[in-house]
Amino acid sequence: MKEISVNRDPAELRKMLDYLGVAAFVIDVVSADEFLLAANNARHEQLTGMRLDEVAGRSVDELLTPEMVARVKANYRRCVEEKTATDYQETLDLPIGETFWQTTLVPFFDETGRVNRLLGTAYEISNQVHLELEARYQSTVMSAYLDESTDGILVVDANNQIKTWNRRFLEIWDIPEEVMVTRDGEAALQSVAEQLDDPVSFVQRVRELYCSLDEEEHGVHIQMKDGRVLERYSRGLHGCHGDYWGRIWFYRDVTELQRMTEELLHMSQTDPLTGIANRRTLMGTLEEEYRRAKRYGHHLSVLMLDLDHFKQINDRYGHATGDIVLKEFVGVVLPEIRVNDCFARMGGEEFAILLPETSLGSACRFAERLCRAVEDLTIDSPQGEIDITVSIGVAVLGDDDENPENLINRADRCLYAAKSEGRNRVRPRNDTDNCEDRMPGL
Ligand SMILES: Nc1nc2c(ncn2[C@@H]2O[C@H](COP(=O)(O)OP(=O)(O)OP(=O)(O)O)[C@@H](O)[C@H]2O)c(=O)[nH]1
Repeated sequence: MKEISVNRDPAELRKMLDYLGVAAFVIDVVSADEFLLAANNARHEQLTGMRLDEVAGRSVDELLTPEMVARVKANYRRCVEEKTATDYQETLDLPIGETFWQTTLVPFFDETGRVNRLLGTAYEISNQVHLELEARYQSTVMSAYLDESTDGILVVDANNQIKTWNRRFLEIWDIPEEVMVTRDGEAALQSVAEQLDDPVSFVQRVRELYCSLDEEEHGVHIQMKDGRVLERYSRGLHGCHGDYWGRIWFYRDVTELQRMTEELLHMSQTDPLTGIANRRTLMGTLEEEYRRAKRYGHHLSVLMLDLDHFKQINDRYGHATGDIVLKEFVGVVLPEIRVNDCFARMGGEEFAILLPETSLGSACRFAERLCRAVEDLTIDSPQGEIDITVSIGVAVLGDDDENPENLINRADRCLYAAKSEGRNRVRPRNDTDNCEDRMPGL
């Protein structure tokens, strides 16, 4: 190989090196431990800040930091010893900061065959390295997320073939291993569908989403044959230029959450002792029925019921027996209630029944029937037989009523009248349809 003489004509060598698009440098090999920078090109000068006229002929020990020297010399030595071109990546702390390089060293020999010079070319790969590090970081975070997620996650590519999935996905769905191994998206879809209550709509919706690349889905409920309920989230995956990469599916088992939500809803709507509706439910239903009755001009009646002398029962037999009485009372009334009626415990020993599509006359007749049924009831308690009676106030929605509370208040006033007139009775009586006429001022 022709020797390049930097000593004789460094300017000429420098010019040659400058034509290279990469950082280039020439190292004089003095010994296994001593290396001098003989020349560098403009790109190397620009990146390292080492001006040739200042550094030519100086040892790399002087030019670099001690730890860089150790790394750099190790590579030089390797090239010298192996007598062949050497490629490696290195990290250099330069004035411009920490940089990453892809470097190639080519050995040159003297007439005895000893390596006396190295030509180094290096191009900076900092951007690639940073991108790679970032990608590796992202993929580590993503793997951790996939592993730890309580959602079953499936990713398919632009051809709907399985790209990746997590452990939870296979816990939720029972899919044959070979389907996942072959990444057959269609087979996985069929296998999933077989586990559902309504496979046809499921498959149809999945196909729709595969066609609507931008469409997202949030929290759709899916009922499984085994009783579990899943919530599905899905969105298309797009590259930075909008190109479609595929779709990601999340499946969340919400069976327990749904059960608890239903339980809480039930608890918030019912009376725990008797299991019938509570005041809140009745008032909500009353609002709706009031609007409907007003809109269509239909009847709407309300019964307010209150057990007579209930305090005496409690005082005489104890609170626990009082509870039994309340439940027995409800047991007598319940069979009389129609589907659209609302029977609620308003509190204590006071109850209400909402009767849509019911005139005052019909409501009074119904109330009388209840009154008699309660009167006929004999309750077997640990302390012996107990007889009870109930007083009932009845009211019907009138044209003048501007809010549903009027109706309740009027029924309450009628109940008060029933109590003050001797209890165990209905007010108004069922021989009239006009409560207010019977009880002016109430
Ligand atoms: N056992 C039981 N008693 C209750 C419950 N809620 C309220 N009470 C009792 O119901 C009684 C209601 O008494 P009062 O309001 O004086 O009415 P009353 O004795 O029925 O008299 P009148 O309504 O005038 O006939 C009180 O003793 C309350 O403690 C309950 O959930 N269980």
